[in-house]
Amino acid sequence: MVEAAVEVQGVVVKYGEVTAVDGVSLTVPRGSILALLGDNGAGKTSLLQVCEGFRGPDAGSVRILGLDPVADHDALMPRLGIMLQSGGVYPWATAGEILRLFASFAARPLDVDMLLDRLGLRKFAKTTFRRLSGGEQQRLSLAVALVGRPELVFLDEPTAGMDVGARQTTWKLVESLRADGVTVLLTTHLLDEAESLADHVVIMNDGVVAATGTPAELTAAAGIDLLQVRAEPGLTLAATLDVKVTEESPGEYAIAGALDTEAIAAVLGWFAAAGAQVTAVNTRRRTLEDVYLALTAGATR
Ligand SMILES: Nc1ncnc2c1ncn2[C@@H]1O[C@H](COP(=O)(O)OP(=O)(O)OP(=O)(O)O)[C@@H](O)[C@H]1O
Repeated sequence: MVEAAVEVQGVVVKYGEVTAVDGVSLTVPRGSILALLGDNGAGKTSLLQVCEGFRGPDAGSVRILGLDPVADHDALMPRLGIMLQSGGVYPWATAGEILRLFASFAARPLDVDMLLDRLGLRKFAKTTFRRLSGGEQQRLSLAVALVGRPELVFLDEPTAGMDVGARQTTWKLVESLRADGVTVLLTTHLLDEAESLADHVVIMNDGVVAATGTPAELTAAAGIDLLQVRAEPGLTLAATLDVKVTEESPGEYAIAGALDTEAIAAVLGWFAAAGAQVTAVNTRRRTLEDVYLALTAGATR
C-alpha cells in the first residue's frame, strides 16, 4: 500500500497550561486535498506547525512523506511547500525578488514569470512586499510555497483576505496541484472552500477532531435534510418524530431530522393541528456549514 503523505497519530500540542491539540489523528492520502476546519483557537495552526516540523508534538507521532518532520527536517523541507498565515517573507524585497530567491533554493523550480502570471502578480513584480495589499501578499505567499515544485503543500488559510476573483484563481491552482499528484493540507474558515476543494474534511473543535469525512459524507449522513416552515410565531408543536424543531426567528421554524415525504407530511400536520396558517415551506439539503455549526456550537470560547 502506498504510504499516506501525512500520518498524524494521537498528537498533543501544549503551550504551558493550554492544550491546543488534544490527541488528534488524521491521514492525508497522497495526491488528495484535506481541509482542516475549526473555530479560532481550535488548534489548526498548531497541528500544522507540528506537521511542518517547526515544533515536535508533546505526545503522539507524525510522519510526513514517510519521514519524521523534526528529525528529518533538512531532508523534508525541499519537498514541502509552506504558506504561512502571516506571509513570512521580507517586507523590503519586491515580489519578483522574493519569488526568485525562493526559486533559487529549489532543485527544479517552477518558472517564476509563469507563476506570477498564474496568480495575477506579474504587474506587481517590482512592488515591495510591504506595499502589496493583503490579498496580493497572500497570493505571493502562495507562490513562494509552490515555486519549489513541492510534493506536499501546507496552506494556512490560503484565501484569507483575497477578493472573489483571486480566491477562484487560487482554488483553480490548488485543484491543478492535485491533478499533478501534489498533496495539499489546508486550513480554512470558508466552508464553501472546503466543500468545493477538499477530498476530505476534518472539523476540529477545542483541540480534538469533532468530525471527519468527505464533504458528501458529512452532509449526507442520515437525517440531514432541513425543512423550513413559515407560520405565526410562538407555536407549540406536538412533535412526535425524532426531529429537532427550532424557531430560528419569530415565525420561521427549522425542522431538522430524517425527513422523508411522510415525515414532511407529518410535520405539516403538526402545524395544522396547532391551527396555524403556513405561509411558506422550503426544503433543503444540509450544507457543510450546517454540519459545522451543529458540531462547533457550544464550544467554550
Ligand atoms: N505560542 C503560543 N503560546 C501560547 N498559546 C498559544 C500559542 N499559539 C497558540 N496558542 C493557543 O493555542 C490554541 C490553539 O491555537 P491555534 O493557533 O492552533 O488555533 P487555530 O485553530 O489555528 O486558530 P485560528 O483559526 O484563529 O488561526 C489557542 O487557544 C491559542 O491561544
